[in-house]
Amino acid sequence: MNQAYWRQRWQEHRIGFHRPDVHPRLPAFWDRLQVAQGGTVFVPLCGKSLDLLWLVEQGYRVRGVELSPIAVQEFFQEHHLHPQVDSVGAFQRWQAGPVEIFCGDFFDLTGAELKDITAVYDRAALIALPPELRRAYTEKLRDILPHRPPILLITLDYPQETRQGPPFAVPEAEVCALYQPSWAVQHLSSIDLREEGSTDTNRFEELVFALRRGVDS
Ligand SMILES: C[S@@+](CC[C@H](N)C(=O)[O-])C[C@H]1O[C@@H](n2cnc3c(N)ncnc32)[C@H](O)[C@@H]1O
Repeated sequence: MNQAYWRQRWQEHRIGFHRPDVHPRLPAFWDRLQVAQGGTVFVPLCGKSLDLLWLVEQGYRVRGVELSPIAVQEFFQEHHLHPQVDSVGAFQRWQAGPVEIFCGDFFDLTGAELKDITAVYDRAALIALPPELRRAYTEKLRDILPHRPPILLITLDYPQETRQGPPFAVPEAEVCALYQPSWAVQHLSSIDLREEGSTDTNRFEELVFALRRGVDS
C-alpha cells in the first residue's frame, strides 16, 4: 500500500472506493461534533470525494490532502471549478474558493498547513492503510494537530482473515489504542452493511466515532 500502489489505482481508474454521492454517515453524524460554521475542515487522503462539497455547503472551508494528481484534477474538473495552483512546501496546492487540496504525501505535512483546522473528517483514510501505516498515520496526526480538533471517523469492522484490504478492518479497540489519550473516543454507531445491500456472508459493519480533545493536550 505504498504510494505507487495508489498512483497506479488512479491511473487505471480502479477507484471502487469513490462514491457517486455524499457518504450517508457524514450528514447523519456531522452535527455530533458541533463544529461552528466558517471553520476549516481537514480531510486527509480525500481522493475526489463529494463529501468535500457537502462540507462546503454546510458553511465550512475544506482542506484535503491527496497523493494522486489525477484525483485532484478530476475533482476540480468534474465540479467545473477553476483552481489556482501554487507550491506550498512539498505540496502542490490547488484552490478554488473554499476548497483547497494539497496534492502530495500526507506524511510530508508539517503542521504549519493545519494551524487553523477546526475539525477533521476521515472516511476511508485510516482504513486505507495497513497496520504499520495506521500507527504512523495517527502519530503524524498527533504531531500536526497539537490543538486536537474533533474528528469524525468512519471505519469498517469485519473478520480480517476473510478478505484482503484495503479497506482494512479497524475495530473499536484499535481506534481507542491509536487515538487515546490524545483524543477521547466516542463510538456513535455501528451499521450492519448487509442490511444496506452488501452481499457479504460474514459480519460487515461500518463504525462511526466522534473523537474529541483528550487529556494529553
Ligand atoms: C480509499 S481512498 C479514499 C478516498 C476518499 N477519502 C473517499 O472517501 O473517497 C484512499 C485515498 O488516499 C490516497 N492516499 C494514499 N496514501 C496517501 C498518502 N500517503 N498521502 C496522501 N494521499 C494518500 C489515495 O490516493 C486514495 O485516493
